[in-house]
Amino acid sequence: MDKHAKIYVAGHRGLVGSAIVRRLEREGYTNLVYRTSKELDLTDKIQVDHFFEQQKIDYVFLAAAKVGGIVANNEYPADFIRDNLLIQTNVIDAAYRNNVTKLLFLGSTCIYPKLAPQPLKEEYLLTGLLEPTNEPYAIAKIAGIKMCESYNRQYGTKYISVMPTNLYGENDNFDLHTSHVLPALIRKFHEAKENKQPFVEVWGTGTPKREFLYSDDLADACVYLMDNYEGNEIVNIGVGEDIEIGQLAHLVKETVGYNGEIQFDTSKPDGTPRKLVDVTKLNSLGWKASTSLEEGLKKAYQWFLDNAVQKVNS
Ligand SMILES: NC(=O)C1=CN([C@@H]2O[C@H](COP(=O)(O)OP(=O)(O)OC[C@H]3O[C@@H](n4cnc5c(N)ncnc54)[C@H](OP(=O)(O)O)[C@@H]3O)[C@@H](O)[C@H]2O)C=CC1
Ligand SMILES: C[C@H]1O[C@H](OP(=O)(O)OP(=O)(O)OC[C@H]2O[C@@H](n3cnc4c(=O)[nH]c(N)nc43)[C@H](O)[C@@H]2O)[C@@H](O)[C@@H](O)C1=O
Repeated sequence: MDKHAKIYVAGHRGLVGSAIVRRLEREGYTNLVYRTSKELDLTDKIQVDHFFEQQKIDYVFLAAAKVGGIVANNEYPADFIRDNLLIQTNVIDAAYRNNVTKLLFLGSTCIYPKLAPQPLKEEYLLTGLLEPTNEPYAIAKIAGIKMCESYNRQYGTKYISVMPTNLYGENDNFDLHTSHVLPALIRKFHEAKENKQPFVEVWGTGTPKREFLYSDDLADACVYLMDNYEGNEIVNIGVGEDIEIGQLAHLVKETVGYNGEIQFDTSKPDGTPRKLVDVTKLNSLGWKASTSLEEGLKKAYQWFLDNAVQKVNS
């Protein structure tokens, strides 16, 4: 991308979008444009078309979405499928109608079948039933993948779709009901330590396995792929190793310095047993993750202490 190209980061305040903005600014891209959801509701086609007509955008990082953990997905299926279909459909179509040079769509590893062989290869998409707890969201993401591919085939656009594994880092969501596991455990262990609680409750059995990629690494991969990848095939983005939720809980416990017990609430869903991504294609394109879980966890906890503690307590 030319350093003066106009780059729109949709979802710039989120975990992923804010990391992409930091990465682009660090690399000297000066012509960034972004809007909050209050300024520009991407579920509203009229607002989106007007924005794209006005702005003459060259590149789009589509990191705006309705996002949440396993319980949020399970409780608000209509919100997850509707908002994500609307956001991605409006942005991808407006990008085409306004001659955007290239667009990167963020999918998720939840698009793969619940019981697909591990590690997950890109070709496993649509080869089996999805995990029920997040099927509506996954269907929306699969529709986004197919929309990018279809516009490329029919209109000759250059829209790429990337499938990140579970992410964490700065500007994460620490709400205990709607967040993902890693930020939730950071907050739970921190508050248990501060309030001298005897135990911390971890959802599910603790036996599922998850892979965790630090958000700054993901942002680096997205900028790298925007410059170095074209094609209709999806690209997994991950670290290539995973951890049991129970072990993750012990790692967060140590990082936070909490000395109480861990209890498992098996009334909460486990979700898919494992979703480790195969990163062969990503590595062959020339990119590898660099932040270890231990290192990333320390950074995420420090960010939480410096930025999120007062907010979540208010
Ligand atoms: N977090 C994770 O573990 C993973 C995330 N992903 C994908 O990465 C992308 C970003 O996720 P993440 O950064 O975690 O999500 P966040 O919830 O942190 O950020 C989502 C962003 O989307 C914006 N947004 C939501 N609804 C609208 C709307 N109607 N109009 C305009 N903007 C809207 C929000 O803007 P505002 O703040 O202004 O309201 C927010 O900044 C998503 O596509 C997600 O599916 C993929 C794999 C894992
Ligand atoms: C990124 C990915 O994220 C989601 O899928 P998920 O990975 O299953 O989501 P999760 O991070 O919420 O849970 C992972 C595991 O962790 C366990 N768990 C323990 N204790 C807590 C806890 O306190 N909170 C949460 N949220 N989970 C907990 C939880 O029971 C589960 O076994 C979907 O959005 C999906 O669509 C998607 O794309």
